[in-house]
Amino acid sequence: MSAIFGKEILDYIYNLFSLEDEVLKEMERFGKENDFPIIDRYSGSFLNLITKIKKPELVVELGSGFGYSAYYFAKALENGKVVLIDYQERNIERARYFFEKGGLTDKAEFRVGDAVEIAKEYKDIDILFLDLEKLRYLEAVKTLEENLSEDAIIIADNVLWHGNILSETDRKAERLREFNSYMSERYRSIIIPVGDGLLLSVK
Ligand SMILES: C[S@@+](CC[C@H](N)C(=O)[O-])C[C@H]1O[C@@H](n2cnc3c(N)ncnc32)[C@H](O)[C@@H]1O
Repeated sequence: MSAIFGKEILDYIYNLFSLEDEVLKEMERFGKENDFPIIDRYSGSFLNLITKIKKPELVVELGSGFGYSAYYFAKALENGKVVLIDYQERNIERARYFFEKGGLTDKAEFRVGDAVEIAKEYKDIDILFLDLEKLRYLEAVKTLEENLSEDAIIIADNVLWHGNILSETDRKAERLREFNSYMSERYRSIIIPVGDGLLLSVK
């Protein structure tokens, strides 16, 4: 990244463009207190904006945690729904609690289990969001390609792997590089250097 993205500039753009929402703030506090990894606030605003532009009917999220990233999708949805999937029941229950608080449950479906297996049940996915185990990104996208709508968008978090994406000794970095290469060859893709690196791809 260029030097213009120092802390002060980042704080400036984060504060300028963050979505103001009390439930999101509560979720951020919960994440911090429990050391639970969630997408960065600016990435959330990005997901929200993309959803507003795309107007999807169906967003499927692999690895929803307690619903922070999914909340950004849900807030921007007009008619569609977001499917939250996590294999930890307590995460999904917490997501349900936060969505109820934000009045967004009618825009969401909550599922517990393996994200790739559950996602296979859905057809015509307009936005597929990957935030599950990093070793499975490539498998997930290959498995779900036939479930995507004609002009689907794929978004993946952590594709710069905390700045270690070029590491030769980190297995996750190596697998994420394979994923990034696949996405660059098969789709029109870009990595947006916000948060931990967000990959955006279209067919
Ligand atoms: C980084 S956290 C998700 C954070 C969430 N996307 C957010 O930004 O608010 C990753 C989550 O994925 C879940 N997870 C990882 N692999 C999974 C899988 N194969 N199936 C279902 N859930 C998975 C974990 O339980 C964890 O809650």
